Amino acid sequence: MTISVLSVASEAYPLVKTGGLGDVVGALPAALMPHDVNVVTLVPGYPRVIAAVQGAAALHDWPDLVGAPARLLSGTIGGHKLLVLDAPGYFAREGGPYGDPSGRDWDDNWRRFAAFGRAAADLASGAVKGFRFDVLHAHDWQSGLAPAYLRFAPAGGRCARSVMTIHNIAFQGRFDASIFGSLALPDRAFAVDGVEYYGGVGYLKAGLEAADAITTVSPTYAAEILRPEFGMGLEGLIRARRERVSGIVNGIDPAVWNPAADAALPERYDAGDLALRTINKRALEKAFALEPGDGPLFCVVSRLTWQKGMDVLADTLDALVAGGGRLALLGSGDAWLEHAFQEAAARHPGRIGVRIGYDEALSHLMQGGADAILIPSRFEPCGLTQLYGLAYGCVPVVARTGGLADTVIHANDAALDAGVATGIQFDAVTHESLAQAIALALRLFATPERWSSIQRAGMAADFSWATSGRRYADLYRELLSA
Ligand SMILES: Nc1ncnc2c1ncn2[C@@H]1O[C@H](COP(=O)(O)OP(=O)(O)O[C@H]2O[C@H](CO)[C@@H](O)[C@H](O)[C@H]2O)[C@@H](O)[C@H]1O
Repeated sequence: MTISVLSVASEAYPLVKTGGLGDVVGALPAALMPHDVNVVTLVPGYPRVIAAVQGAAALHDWPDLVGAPARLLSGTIGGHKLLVLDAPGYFAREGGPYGDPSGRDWDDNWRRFAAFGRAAADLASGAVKGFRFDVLHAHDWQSGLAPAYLRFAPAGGRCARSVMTIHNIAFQGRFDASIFGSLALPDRAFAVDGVEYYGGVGYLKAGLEAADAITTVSPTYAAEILRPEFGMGLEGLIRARRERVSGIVNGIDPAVWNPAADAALPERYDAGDLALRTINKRALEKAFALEPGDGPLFCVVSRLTWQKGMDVLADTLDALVAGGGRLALLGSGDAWLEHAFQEAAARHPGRIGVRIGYDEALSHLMQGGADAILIPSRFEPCGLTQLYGLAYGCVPVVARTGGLADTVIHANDAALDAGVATGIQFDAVTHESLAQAIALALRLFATPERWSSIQRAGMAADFSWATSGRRYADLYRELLSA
């Protein structure tokens, strides 16, 4: 039997992406199709999304969706069906998906994403004519109210099963209790087994409480979030529902991330002709005004935040350069970190190059031209940049946490001798351990056969969606047969 799934998310590549959520949501429809699962994606009608579905007829009207009118449009994304919540009062704004051009969160995010959750629940409960779904799959806090509406106030007759996926538990969508009255949920929903969270309203919490199943994006992270150090206040709830929690590691979309067919690379290559990467390395050096050379070139493609361990990296750059390394860094985030990296670049001209901003094409060139990618995250639910690194022969140097622990095989002597090492892992996210990991990378790089064996082992690893797609499909089937 074909299962129909409504995937509900605030980002979907290539229409809207601020991070890994967009990549995964964009890849899910193709990942699930071989398993007889038909995924329709619902996204908010940000200006770029509306432009992409221009001329589409409205399929449904909500005269008052949590306080403003909205309509439903349809289009396609990557050849798959897309639904768009067109609500100009909420989404027709300059700026990012969550904040104004200066990066400040919109004051009415609670209302914007309540409306989004309400619309998703209407679609999944049969309240919108012409639509039926077996499963509502909500991603992150922006979609967290959808399972709660489905449970406490389904508008249609039928009730789809629901899955809540945690991509980043650090963002929880916490709002003041005073908003509850505007959510049009019954009073009983403001309870510890409902949407109430530490005296306020918690959107991610609401989704985790109401969903029939909870997933996160790697097995190690699924175990980590049972503990206070990683659960960020939600560990009690997750422990209480642990029977329903599973970790399904992300895959990568081969249509977007494949060094043999990547239009963003000056030179395409595969594991059989790694020497061709040098052409990309030269282009990368040029893009970052680095001294050209065959010595080791590290890269970073990241949000510049505490989660990603970027403060520790900033402290380790002098050691990286002293050891003979160079660094190309692309990212944006906390102003003080942006400043720290720019200062490091000024201190080490030609050795450290920094680009503050977001640049999809450049991120491909970095994976295709740098020798190694540094990912010193304090927590990492899955991580995608190490997977891209593996696929591109850009050796990942990662903290041993979450999905990074699950996807990289550390280059200890045994793994090196067996030819299975795919990268370097280190334990505590401290200056010392990161410096040691970088030193190990520099030593391994100095023996070209060792280095290329690590590159090839990574490129041979399978991080396609085949296995993970099946696991989501199995989960949906399990829910429907329960
Ligand atoms: N400045 C820049 N320019 C261009 N591209 C940039 C960029 N900065 C980041 N990116 C891109 O954004 C994505 C980041 O994905 P990650 O999985 O590494 O982290 P993120 O924390 O966003 O995702 C969360 O969700 C994902 C998906 O589940 C989890 O893998 C992860 O652990 C979790 O924190 C990658 O595609 C990366 O290339």
